[in-house]
Amino acid sequence: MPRTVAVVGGGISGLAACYHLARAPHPPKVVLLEAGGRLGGWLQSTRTEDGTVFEHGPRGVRPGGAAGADTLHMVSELGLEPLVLPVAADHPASRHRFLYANGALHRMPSGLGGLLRAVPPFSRALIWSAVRDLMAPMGTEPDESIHSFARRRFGAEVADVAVDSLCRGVFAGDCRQLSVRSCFPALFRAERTRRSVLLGLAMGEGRPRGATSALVLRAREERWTQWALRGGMQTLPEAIAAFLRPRGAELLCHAELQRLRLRHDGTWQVLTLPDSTITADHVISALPAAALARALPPEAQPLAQQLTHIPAVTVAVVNLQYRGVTLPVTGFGHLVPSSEDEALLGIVYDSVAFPQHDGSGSPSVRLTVMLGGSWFQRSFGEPTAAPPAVLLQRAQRAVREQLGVMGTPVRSVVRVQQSCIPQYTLGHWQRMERIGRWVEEQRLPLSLIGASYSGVSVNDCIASAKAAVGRLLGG
Ligand SMILES: Cc1cc2nc3c(=O)[nH]c(=O)nc-3n(C[C@H](O)[C@H](O)[C@H](O)COP(=O)(O)OP(=O)(O)OC[C@H]3O[C@@H](n4cnc5c(N)ncnc54)[C@H](O)[C@@H]3O)c2cc1C
Ligand SMILES: C=Cc1c2[nH]c(c1C)Cc1[nH]c(c(CCC(=O)O)c1C)Cc1[nH]c(c(C)c1CCC(=O)O)Cc1[nH]c(c(C)c1C=C)C2
Repeated sequence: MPRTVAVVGGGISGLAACYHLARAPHPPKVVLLEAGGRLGGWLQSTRTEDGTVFEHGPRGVRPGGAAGADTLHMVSELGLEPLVLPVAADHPASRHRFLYANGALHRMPSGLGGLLRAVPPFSRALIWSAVRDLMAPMGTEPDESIHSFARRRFGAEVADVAVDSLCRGVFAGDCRQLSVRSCFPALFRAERTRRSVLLGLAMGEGRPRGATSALVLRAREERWTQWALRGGMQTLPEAIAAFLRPRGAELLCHAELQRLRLRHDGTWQVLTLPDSTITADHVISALPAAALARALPPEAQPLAQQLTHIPAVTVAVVNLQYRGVTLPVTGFGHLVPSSEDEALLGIVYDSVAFPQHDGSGSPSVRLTVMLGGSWFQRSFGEPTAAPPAVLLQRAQRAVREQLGVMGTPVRSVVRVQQSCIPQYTLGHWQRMERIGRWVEEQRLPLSLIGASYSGVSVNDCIASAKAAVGRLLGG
């Protein structure tokens, strides 16, 4: 049992690790080191004086699956239940998602009717893609790009338009480079176990359902598809920090990990900027893979080498608030396939899912335009030098052209979120295996958690933290 655990990285993964360490029957001393001046990582919300909330990172969390249930359980243990803003399955934000293709908005087909008819932008009824999936032979490669997998199972149009857009709306990434095995493991397993993706998904995997608490049961009964928190997603890291401080955890901001040194007695010397050293029996890294690679000692170069092969893309997040306008459609938002416009990933209609965050005063519409991702550099140049005014104009133009919203926003915020979404490219599973094997063989007192490894969603990050603490403390 380690006496001192240093957790590096104060995003949701690092905070969740501290939370689970602090709740152990015999908790170790916990020191969290965060480079920036605030905790929460990509969970960033701007709150204005009139109650408007703008999200610059995640805006909704899924309640489903074991990880979704565990997150909700933590939310209720933190006393946040009164602040939860649920979105039920029959809400327009759950039922309607759109694609902007061939210069027009199209509702993504849903239900049997949507499958049987040819619905633009698709030239054929999607039922033919489903039939193809039932007939197509099983893949044999250990990994495949998401595009190649989707093309093989569902046909070129589904791959080029629907799946291309989906990958932009989750990973801000290019489905021709991303790995199906690592990005959508359930789809990969469904094909391998049932020979058909749709059949495999329909039959389910009989996986564990996670924690049960009143909030989890409520989410199931009320059929939530996502939830957020009053005051924005940043409320979650703030609540975890408030839980940790009275329990003696040291939460240090402006403490950037510079170098890890393994001492002869098997403990770590953790060197931070500006100029401080702590000793820890175990380090939990909740850093982006590249940041950890830079801090590892020379003898851990084989590990650093693997970590540098996990890239991340930059997304410009442009929040806009308009007054006196109406949207032409109601739903979660729309995605734009790369063939239509590489630079413009999609637009979230924030006011539809969470009108509670529109603020007081005359009715307003909040939108978030997401730009760049895998195509950032090609479209806008170096992320550090991309002028906010150019990004704002590009976002406003998209709102005018794609939604017909003509006015000038009353508020706007532009954030260039550098290297914010890790990309699990082809062969990611092998890199993960090599990393795991090396850490085990060397008996390094090091755990790797966070979005760089096995899932980018908030739920995945929290689940990776819980699992690592369980392994460390023998839970
Ligand atoms: C625009 C956007 C939209 C998203 N939308 C959703 C969504 O709708 N739903 C969803 O579930 N997920 C969403 N996500 C994904 C999810 O928010 C992230 O994957 C998750 O927050 C990552 O958390 P993390 O703690 O692993 O990493 P991070 O948030 O990156 O935290 C890492 C922390 O480490 C710190 N750090 C870096 N280097 C050092 C160092 N050397 N020393 C000390 N500290 C260091 C950083 O400052 C940061 O605070 C979205 C992400 C983005 C960017
Ligand atoms: C337009 C770009 C983006 C939008 N959201 C994100 C980007 C890059 C980031 C993002 N969105 C989701 C996740 C978490 C993944 C998860 O497993 O939960 C991340 C990192 C959720 C999500 N968003 C969309 C889908 C299909 C999902 C997966 C979960 C779910 O089905 O709810 C689609 C989508 N994202 C955006 C829009 C406008 C959109 C659809 C209209 C914005």
